[in-house]
Amino acid sequence: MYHVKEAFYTLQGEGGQAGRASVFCRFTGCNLWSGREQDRATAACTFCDTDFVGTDGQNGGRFASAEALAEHLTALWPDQDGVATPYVVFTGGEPLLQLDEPLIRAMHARGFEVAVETNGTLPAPAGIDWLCVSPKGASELAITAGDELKLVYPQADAPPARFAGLDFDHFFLQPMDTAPLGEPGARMADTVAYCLAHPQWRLSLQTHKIAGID
Ligand SMILES: C[S@@+](CC[C@H](N)C(=O)[O-])C[C@H]1O[C@@H](n2cnc3c(N)ncnc32)[C@H](O)[C@@H]1O
Ligand SMILES: Nc1nc2[nH]cc(C(=O)O)c2c(=O)[nH]1
Ligand code: SF4
Ligand SMILES: [Mg+2]
Repeated sequence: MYHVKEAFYTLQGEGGQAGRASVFCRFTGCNLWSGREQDRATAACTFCDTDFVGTDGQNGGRFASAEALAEHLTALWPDQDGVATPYVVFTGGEPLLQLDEPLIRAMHARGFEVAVETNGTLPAPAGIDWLCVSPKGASELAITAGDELKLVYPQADAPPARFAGLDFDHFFLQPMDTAPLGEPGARMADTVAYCLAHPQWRLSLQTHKIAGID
């Protein structure tokens, strides 16, 4: 059984695929935070900007099979002329608690490229076309290779230098949005300064927030 908080059609806001039309599937649950505000300060990941509790969001629900969830997600993709390759982003919560090879195969069978946004602490199933790892604090990585490493910055216990030698094609720093912590704004100036001083790293902005979309 797959538990999905919400699913929606939008533009990928972040990283190397920013701007690309995408079906997002946000799985319920995470291994680094319960999702309850009273647990945030003591969680392994403390700055999360996302509600991933329950199955009550738009197009959310429980799906008994990979085929059923794949059909549900395919219905959100509007393109019927075959010009653009359909693209699905599995996120959460932590998608690698639930994403498996049958679901990836079911999306491939429907013509989709499959992307994943993960905290990198759990092993990934085979077949992912675009793997984004976003390390969290002191949490140990189970995945040390992929398409992009996208580090939220700054994190006192996760300096960029710890990840700079890993086997990724792209390295992004994304300014921490501090609104979840009760502070307005983002850590923009610090992040820009780090990229200027360390050109291996590129700036990733959360462009969906700028655009005012999901
Ligand atoms: C909500 S997470 C879900 C996927 C996975 N659990 C992860 O952490 O990568 C999606 C993306 O949002 C980023 N993110 C979460 N909270 C953020 C914040 N306050 N500011 C900037 N990026 C944030 C994460 O680092 C991750 O790249
Ligand atoms: N538009 C949009 N782009 C995103 N890229 C990563 C997101 C996520 O929450 O995983 C996200 C999201 O929530 N919305
Ligand atoms: S690991 Fe990802 S989903 Fe989990 S609490 Fe952190 S940012 Fe949120
Ligand atoms: Mg998000």
